[in-house]
Amino acid sequence: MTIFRSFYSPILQTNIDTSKLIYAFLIIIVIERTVAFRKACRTINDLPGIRSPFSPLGPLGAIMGTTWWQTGPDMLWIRKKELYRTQETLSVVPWLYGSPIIYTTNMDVMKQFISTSGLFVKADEAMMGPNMYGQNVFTTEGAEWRKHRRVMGPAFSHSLYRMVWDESSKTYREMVSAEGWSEKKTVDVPVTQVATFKFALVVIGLCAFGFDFKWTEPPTTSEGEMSIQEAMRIVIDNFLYLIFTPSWLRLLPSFKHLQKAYDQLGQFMKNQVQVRREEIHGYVGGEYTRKDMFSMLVQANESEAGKNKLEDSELIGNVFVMLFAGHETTANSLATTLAFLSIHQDAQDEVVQQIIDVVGYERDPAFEDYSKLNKVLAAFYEALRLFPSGFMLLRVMGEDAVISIPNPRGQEGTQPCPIPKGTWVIVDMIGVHRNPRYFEEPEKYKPSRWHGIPNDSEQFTAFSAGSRACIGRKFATTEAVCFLTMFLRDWKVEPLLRAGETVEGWKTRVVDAKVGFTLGIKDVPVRLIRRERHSGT
Ligand code: HEM
Repeated sequence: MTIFRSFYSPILQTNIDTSKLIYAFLIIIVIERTVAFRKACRTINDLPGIRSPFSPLGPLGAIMGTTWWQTGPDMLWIRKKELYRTQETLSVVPWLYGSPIIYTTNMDVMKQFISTSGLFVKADEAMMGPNMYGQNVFTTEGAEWRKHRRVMGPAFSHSLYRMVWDESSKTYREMVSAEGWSEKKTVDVPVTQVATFKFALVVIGLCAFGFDFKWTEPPTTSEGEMSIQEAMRIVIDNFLYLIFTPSWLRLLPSFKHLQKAYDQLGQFMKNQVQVRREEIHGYVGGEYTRKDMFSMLVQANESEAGKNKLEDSELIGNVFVMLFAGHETTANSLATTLAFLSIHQDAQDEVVQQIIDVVGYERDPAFEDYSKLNKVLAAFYEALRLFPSGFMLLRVMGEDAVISIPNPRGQEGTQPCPIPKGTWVIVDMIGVHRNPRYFEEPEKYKPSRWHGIPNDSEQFTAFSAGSRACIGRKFATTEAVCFLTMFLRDWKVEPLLRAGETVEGWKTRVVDAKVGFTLGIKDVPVRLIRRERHSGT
């Protein structure tokens, strides 16, 4: 103690002015931050862009959102018209807290970011949700990813798409009857998403598990337990809480149902692996008849050996990621399509005319009609172009590398840009899809731009491109074409206006984004008017 006093006595005896101390401290912070900021800018070759206090994807950026002084994850939507006026690839460098991020709307740069070269990998932080039940095809890289994709491949077969079509058709009929629309000439739907989210959940549940999920299924079973459909809904709708809530907090009564849903779905999937495996091994003679994704996945895995075989936790991880990746994306895009068609009656008439020409009134549309209903698909694609559900393709640099950035439109050549290991790079899909380099009148809803383009063309990039493109693309388009065909044949869709509101007013109120993990549209209120059944529309 005595030694301590004598050592520090010159300091303790000094009459320190506190305000000067704070002042000096602030100066040190400013200098430190300025040096760090300059260094961060230099690491990305001073690529121009936005300078804001916090990273748009860090917790503070996410909480504060986009304002005049800060950028949040919704900046890609809010500032879509001004962000890329002078350049298609830009940087966001935070000057107070966070690391630089590179954003691009250029397809050549996009191809570099989404390549499977190993230079650009998925960021662990962003994979916590999809990885909730186990590693899977969405979250893995390199040889691991190839292993997952190989086992997943057989599940995405012609018979699955036929099943998607048939289940979508059946679910649409159930919806109309259960919602009491069958006898009505006019139906006001205040929030279209209520229907499309339930529709997509039932269809993916049916096709993933092969169970007879019903539109009217109650949230609890006859034994008073939470139903699997309800557990799926709760987990998918609340995955952000499940990731970020510490396990002790989940014991509190208000979080208990979340934990219960999570455990119940996990246990269910675990049991199902076992059930399917026993079925497959016990199956005698003929072809194994189950065609749902889960069964196909387990079956494909059983024929693998050694290091190519997936663990049970990985099988479960893959089934969950199908629910996760395939539900909200499809549900949002269906609601967006109905919103656009309601305010573009000419486009709606053209789609309906094709439906009548191909299917007529006397029968339900069949899977064989899919390829002939290209105008229905074009209406869906165009809505997805303007509101791409997967609006950010996020990667992290696995190594230091130099990317090649094309010069602005009208100028030949490219510029090299060094990017250090660990930097996040993002393909801004909203920006790509509204980039005038690729789309004439990009802000306009014009389904005709997709007429004559093959259904699975990579010219349409909302499902990404290359070998890591969406494995569920045909699943989603089959479901969408079936749903829209049945829906639009029965109903004329109009915007549901408030008292005194004009269609322009409705557009301003509704055609705007909800930015979350995926990109959706604001609540879509529509009026459905039953169509007269006669030849011609
Ligand atoms: C409108 C609906 C959909 C859209 C817009 C969409 C979009 C996308 C996009 C953009 C990616 C690439 C993500 C990235 O590279 O970071 C992706 C990947 C993926 N999607 Fe979809 N998706 C949709 C529906 C579905 C469905 C229905 C399923 C499953 C049934 C599904 C399963 C997957 C999976 C597993 C991947 C990861 C593929 C891989 O990395 O190999 N998606 N999706």
